[in-house]
Amino acid sequence: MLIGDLKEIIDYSIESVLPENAVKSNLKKLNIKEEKLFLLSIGKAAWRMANAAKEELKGKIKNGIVITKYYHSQGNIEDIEIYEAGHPIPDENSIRATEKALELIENLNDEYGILFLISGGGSALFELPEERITLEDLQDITDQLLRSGADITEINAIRKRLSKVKGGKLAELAYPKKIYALVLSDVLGDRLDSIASGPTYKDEITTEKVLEIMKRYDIKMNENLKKALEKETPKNISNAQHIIIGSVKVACDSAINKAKELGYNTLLLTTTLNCEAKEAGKFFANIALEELKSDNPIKKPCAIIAGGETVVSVKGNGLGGRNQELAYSFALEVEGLNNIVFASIGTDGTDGPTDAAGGIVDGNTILSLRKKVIDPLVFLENNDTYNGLKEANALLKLGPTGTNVNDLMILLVGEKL
Ligand SMILES: Nc1ncnc2c1ncn2[C@@H]1O[C@H](COP(=O)(O)OP(=O)(O)O)[C@@H](O)[C@H]1O
Ligand SMILES: O=C(O)[C@@H](CO)OP(=O)(O)O
Ligand SMILES: [Mg+2]
Repeated sequence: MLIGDLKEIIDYSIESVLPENAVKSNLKKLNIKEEKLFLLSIGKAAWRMANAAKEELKGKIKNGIVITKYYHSQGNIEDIEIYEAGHPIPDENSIRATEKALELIENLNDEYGILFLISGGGSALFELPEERITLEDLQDITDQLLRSGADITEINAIRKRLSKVKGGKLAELAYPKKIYALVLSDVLGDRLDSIASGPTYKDEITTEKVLEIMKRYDIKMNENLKKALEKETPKNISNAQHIIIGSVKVACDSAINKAKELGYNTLLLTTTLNCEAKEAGKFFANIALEELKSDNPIKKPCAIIAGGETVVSVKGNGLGGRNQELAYSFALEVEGLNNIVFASIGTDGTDGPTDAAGGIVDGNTILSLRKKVIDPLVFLENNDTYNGLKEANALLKLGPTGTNVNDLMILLVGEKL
């Protein structure tokens, strides 16, 4: 069954990007000089990454902090304080946890180095606003940016300037203590300055570019915000080293391997898909139709896979996420057809402000909505694809996975022989 195979590929791929092994093997590559370590772990994968580091380094990590998203902690870790906070928009707990981390870092003596575990989500979770900027200012700007269709590099270019800890400023605050960073990437091209807004990495985006982004996406701001945006970020950071320990490429490769094992011909389209979600859905549907008709671009049965992070210009007031919107838009194009299944999945397990990881759809998805006399287009137009997919029983729910390497799209076409 295509659908059973699809679910198996998804599970296998996510399993392959759980961070434990990657943290443990890469810890050995860090050239840690200090006898004692303070652990700071931020992002949606923070708990699992911290737990793995603690297991591996045992007593060397004396104390530390995990800052992760609500419902993403998996329990106590010895010697470590665990905080949960707001994501994708920061809240009071983001600030409280960050202040606590800075206070602990400030009190470390010279024997200590800092082990910094970074994963996506860190921008919202690890946050302290620049002078004269309020949490409300930050929440408002973040909300505008997230709905604007700007990509994460553009969004984080703004966040870096408005924060006291992003864009290399944490490294500056901790100087001369050494920072050893392991980074799980959820940014296309693995840009260290963008992942969690690069707290220990230099920011090369110019003031001119920052102001241009605000203008292009028509983001409203007050005078204090404008002043902060004009202030340069640190350009010389000499106390931090970084290793990327995983990315969506690993998830894609694993999906390809599993699909091969299940008997599919495979094609990896790209690991950097970044257009509007609904356009990507249409594009995948075009490929599916071509497959049915002509066995192109690869002979059936086939698995066509992509990774990336699409964007959504949210205009409606419904509920959804980019993966749900992508899958829904695919479903609209393949209504009534057999031998096609498709899924778009956030590897973190939560797509947009919902409890679904994405959508898993086929030719029946939209048909089943029509049977309920619902106009299927309305869900897409109102950015309400969570409810559309829910009605069609096509939501994919995984719960928080404890990892975060962006999104995965998998198309299966054709009966297996
Ligand atoms: N109703 C909606 N429909 C589609 N996408 C939405 C909706 N509401 C928010 N989004 C998108 O969800 C994104 C945030 O989702 P989230 O899963 O938290 O992102 P990430 O996994 O990158 O942290 C926003 O950038 C926004 O574009
Ligand atoms: O924290 C962030 O800045 C981004 C990118 O790393 O992650 P997410 O999209 O998961 O919020
Ligand atoms: Mg993201």
